[in-house]
Amino acid sequence: MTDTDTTAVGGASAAPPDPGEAVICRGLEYSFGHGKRGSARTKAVDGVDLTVHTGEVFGLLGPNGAGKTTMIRAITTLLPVPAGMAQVFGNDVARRRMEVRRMLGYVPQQLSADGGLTGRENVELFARVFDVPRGERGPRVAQALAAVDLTEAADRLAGTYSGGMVRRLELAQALVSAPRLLVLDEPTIGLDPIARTSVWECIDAVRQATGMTVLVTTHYMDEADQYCDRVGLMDRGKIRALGTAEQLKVQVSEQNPQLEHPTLDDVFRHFAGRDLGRGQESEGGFSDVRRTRRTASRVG
Ligand SMILES: Nc1ncnc2c1ncn2[C@@H]1O[C@H](COP(=O)(O)OP(=O)(O)OP(=O)(O)O)[C@@H](O)[C@H]1O
Repeated sequence: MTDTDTTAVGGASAAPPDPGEAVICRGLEYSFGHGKRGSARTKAVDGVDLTVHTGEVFGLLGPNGAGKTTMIRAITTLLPVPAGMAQVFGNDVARRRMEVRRMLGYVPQQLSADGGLTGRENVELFARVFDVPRGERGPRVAQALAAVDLTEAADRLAGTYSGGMVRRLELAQALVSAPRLLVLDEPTIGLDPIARTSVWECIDAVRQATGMTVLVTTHYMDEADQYCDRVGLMDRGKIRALGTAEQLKVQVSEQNPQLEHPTLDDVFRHFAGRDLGRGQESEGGFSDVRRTRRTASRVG
């Protein structure tokens, strides 16, 4: 079985790496805790095979604690890869960390904007950190802010932004280095439906304008259904199902004739054998984003 099948479970594949793919993981594992002297050992990622095609929006879905963030952190070189392998555009994440980092834009679950700086200053900071050439910084910062519809608010302190604006600012921060792969960890957690839509519309517009690949984690099935080209349903460290939302729904309805029009929630229940937890929804502001993100990263 390869991960291009509509369903897949963990286990290293013999398929050779393909530099034309955006992300390839084979038998990827990561455990927390050393397991010595009876201390707890958590296998957060348990032998995952995954391919993200160049130019697609791929959604990694699953409840709190499924292993999504750990996967993302391994792919973005923020965690070592003790077993298996991961590549970004043909570059092994363990051996070519700097090359991989240069291709990435990453919006972590934790707040990455500084409320004491203006929106523009925040994006400028990222442009400097990611080595955007000095002469290009001004236009690139302006372009990134425009892409997320923050031009008018650019010179206000980020601490005065609404929750949705903060997420869009963080998107601009990740976009300013013109990454080939944009990685977003729960970009819409804690937002109301209108703010969630505006974040997705920005992601969609940028993807269409640049052709960049997007890897996003979420536990909002409706968003994944609407905006992701393909999804991987993750639970307890493994990918339980993989394919387009439509393929997975058809598969579930064929196996459960009583479910005429299954949703992605039904798909998750079918493959994971349990329900998916729900997130909080409130538009909030800068401090709410900070609190929600902290809570989100603590739960699990
Ligand atoms: N720093 C850590 N130390 C120990 N265990 C951890 C650590 N980070 C995550 N874990 C555990 O690893 C497993 C996977 O966590 P992970 O954060 O990757 O899941 P997730 O799907 O991203 O969930 P969430 O959406 O809540 O972040 C969970 O059981 C979690 O408790």
